[in-house]
Amino acid sequence: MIDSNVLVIDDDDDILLSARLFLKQHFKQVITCKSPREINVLLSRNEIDIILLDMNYQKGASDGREGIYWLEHILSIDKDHVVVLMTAYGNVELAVQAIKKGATDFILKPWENEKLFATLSAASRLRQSNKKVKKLEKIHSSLQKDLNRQFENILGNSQPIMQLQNTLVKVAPTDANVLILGENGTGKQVFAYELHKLSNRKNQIFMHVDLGSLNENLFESELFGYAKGAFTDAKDDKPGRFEMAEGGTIFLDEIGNLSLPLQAKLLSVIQNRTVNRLGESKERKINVRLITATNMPLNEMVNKGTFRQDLLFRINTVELVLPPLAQRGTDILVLANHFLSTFSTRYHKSILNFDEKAENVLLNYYWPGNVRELQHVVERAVIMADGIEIGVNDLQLSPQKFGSNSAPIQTDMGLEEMEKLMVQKAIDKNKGNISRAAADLGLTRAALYRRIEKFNL
Ligand SMILES: Nc1ncnc2c1ncn2[C@@H]1O[C@H](COP(=O)(O)OP(=O)(O)OP(=O)(O)O)[C@@H](O)[C@H]1O
Repeated sequence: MIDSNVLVIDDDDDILLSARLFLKQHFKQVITCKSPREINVLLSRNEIDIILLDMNYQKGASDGREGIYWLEHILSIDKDHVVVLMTAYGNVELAVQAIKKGATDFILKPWENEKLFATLSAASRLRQSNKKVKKLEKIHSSLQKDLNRQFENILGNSQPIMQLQNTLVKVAPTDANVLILGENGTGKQVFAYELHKLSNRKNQIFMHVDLGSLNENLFESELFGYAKGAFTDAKDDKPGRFEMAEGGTIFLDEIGNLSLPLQAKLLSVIQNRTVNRLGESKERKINVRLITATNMPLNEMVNKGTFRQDLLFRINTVELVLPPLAQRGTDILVLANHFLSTFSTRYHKSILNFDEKAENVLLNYYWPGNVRELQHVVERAVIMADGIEIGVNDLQLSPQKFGSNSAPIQTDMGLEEMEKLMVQKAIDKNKGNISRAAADLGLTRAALYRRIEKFNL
């Protein structure tokens, strides 16, 4: 039995009857109809693989023009439909013309059953491979975006980064679920990809899903897939991201943004290791390594009841906490120099380094946007710089963001710069209260105001 559904369209009842009697012995389903006007309804209600179409319908017509018209109509609904035309002996030339217009094959009437069977089983093979190609094309285009991404190697040799690298090496070959925590721009994606690269799944897919960008409606169809007809736009079956990542790693970014109902759905997939496509009851087994990440405080959220504790326990078998950039000491310069060389090449500039003052400023800046902010700052500086060195002015950093507690003042700074940083620190610490900042610094209010003016703070 061939796993294909055949639609036969002919205005002759005898032909329909004999086609049905013969074909139903060999094909999964055979639907017959007398008028091509029913094509739209039949195609929208049934999964049709092959259409066997007569070329003449009006009484006395024999020029086959109707057949060509309906062929074009069917292909305009979906160019991948497989249409086999039935034609009388004298019309072979017309059938050849129909093939040029996209018909798959034709068969002469009256047919021999063996010939009909051979033609339709070849058509069925074509249909199956068309379907396969279509499915693969869909998967391919979904993956293309992720595959084209360029991932950086992890740069930096500060103590926290070295420790994290050690943990990565230990955890990567296991299939343990890993949760990566860290502020925006600290490198969560970079670490997730490194984990994949060090794992036994490295030659399989690394599937990145930004949960923050999926609304309630899209979540299930995107992650778990859907069956044709599951909703209005579901024109075809589509595998979800979990299925597409089969054998590889799935990285669910921004997991802290999931609503409680979606958390429940995700939990059940992680627990059962199966997915149900929307509109389908069949359970599909999945084999993927799970990495999740967020900049949100999941433990606090559990206490507040906005994140499920059972889900947290499932995803955080191993937890990696990425430190803010300001706590990575001279890694800042390692990264800054790396970005400097990348952007100098990109913008065709021959900038060699940061001058000493610029380096001090980089080391003392608060970096609220972490590595991503550093990357942007260096890019802008490369664009703006005139000479072969980047100076403080090229960095264009906001003075408001200097002097966090986490960014120590460098002892090799100029006196004036140090004074400026201390003033800024005191103002920040006292949230702009000048009297208290002045008291902290051992200055009068007037003396502090003079310095604020002098340093343009
Ligand atoms: N240790 C690192 N070495 C090299 N590049 C890094 C490192 N950390 C981060 N980057 C770069 O900084 C940028 C931000 O990193 P990434 O996107 O991984 O951060 P994130 O924590 O996932 O951010 P978000 O929470 O905003 O999604 C990227 O361009 C990345 O390549």
